[in-house]
Amino acid sequence: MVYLPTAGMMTYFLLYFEHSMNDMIVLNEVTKRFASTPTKGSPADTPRYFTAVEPTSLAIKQGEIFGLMGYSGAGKSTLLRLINLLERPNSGQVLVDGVDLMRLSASDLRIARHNIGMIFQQFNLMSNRTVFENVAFNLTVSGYPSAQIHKRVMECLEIVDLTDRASHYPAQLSGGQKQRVGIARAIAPNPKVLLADEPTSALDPATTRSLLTCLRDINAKLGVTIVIVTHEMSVIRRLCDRVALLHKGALLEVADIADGQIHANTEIGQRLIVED
Ligand SMILES: Nc1ncnc2c1ncn2[C@@H]1O[C@H](COP(=O)(O)OP(=O)(O)OP(=O)(O)O)[C@@H](O)[C@H]1O
Repeated sequence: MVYLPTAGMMTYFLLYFEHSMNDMIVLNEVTKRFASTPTKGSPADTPRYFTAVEPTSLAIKQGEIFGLMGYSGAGKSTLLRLINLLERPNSGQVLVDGVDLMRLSASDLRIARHNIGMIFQQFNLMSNRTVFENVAFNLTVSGYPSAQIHKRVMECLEIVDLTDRASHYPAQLSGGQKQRVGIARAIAPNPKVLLADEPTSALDPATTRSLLTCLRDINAKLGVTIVIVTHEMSVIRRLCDRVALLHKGALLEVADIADGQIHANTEIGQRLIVED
């Protein structure tokens, strides 16, 4: 008897086997729509939804530093936030470290998120807590054994070179130091993935360079997979192994970076690189 796979089985193969075993993050045909608010006088047939992320598939390797790049409004931050389900996709599949996040219950998703740290453009530190307490808080909420929290906080502050600032408050720190606290807080629970949303946009060029060195060290020493959104081409060139070029919600291409040069094939991709 000749064995023929059914359409359903083919879909299964495409979803589960088109990426390799060492992929840390896999997005399969994810989409994101937002409700659009009609303005006064807009035609009755104005679409009620705005698509911020068109169907997008992407595989990011374990240990890779991967950039998301595009003009303003391209959908970079939304795509990043789909990876930890801060934005829930309208359709598609999100796998992180082999776990299908969309299938998890709310409590299991909370646990899975301990594996995905995040840093933000405006640092998002708690202003009424010290540097030590900011990092410790993330360990406490992630269920880290309380007897080991002090040691782990100091280890992480050591990694970002801030042990001498442990008892300072955020207001007493420079922008670069605040972002280092953000990094220490994010890596404290030993995540396998670090998502970075415009982490250097608020920093001057020299501070940006030292922060990129810090991120590269963390990637090399801890093997953390990093996904970074930035509009700064120099950040992509210095830091990333590959970059996804996005335009109006669509993935144009994934470009390789070799010797600090981005190799784009699409017309818009090449324009993006040149115009920066
Ligand atoms: N919560 C939301 N509700 C409605 N629209 C949204 C929401 N979040 C994002 N958008 C829209 O989705 C599109 C993509 O936004 P997103 O922030 O992902 O783009 P971006 O490429 O990161 O842009 P930028 O570089 O300006 O930050 C934009 O048009 C934005 O206005």
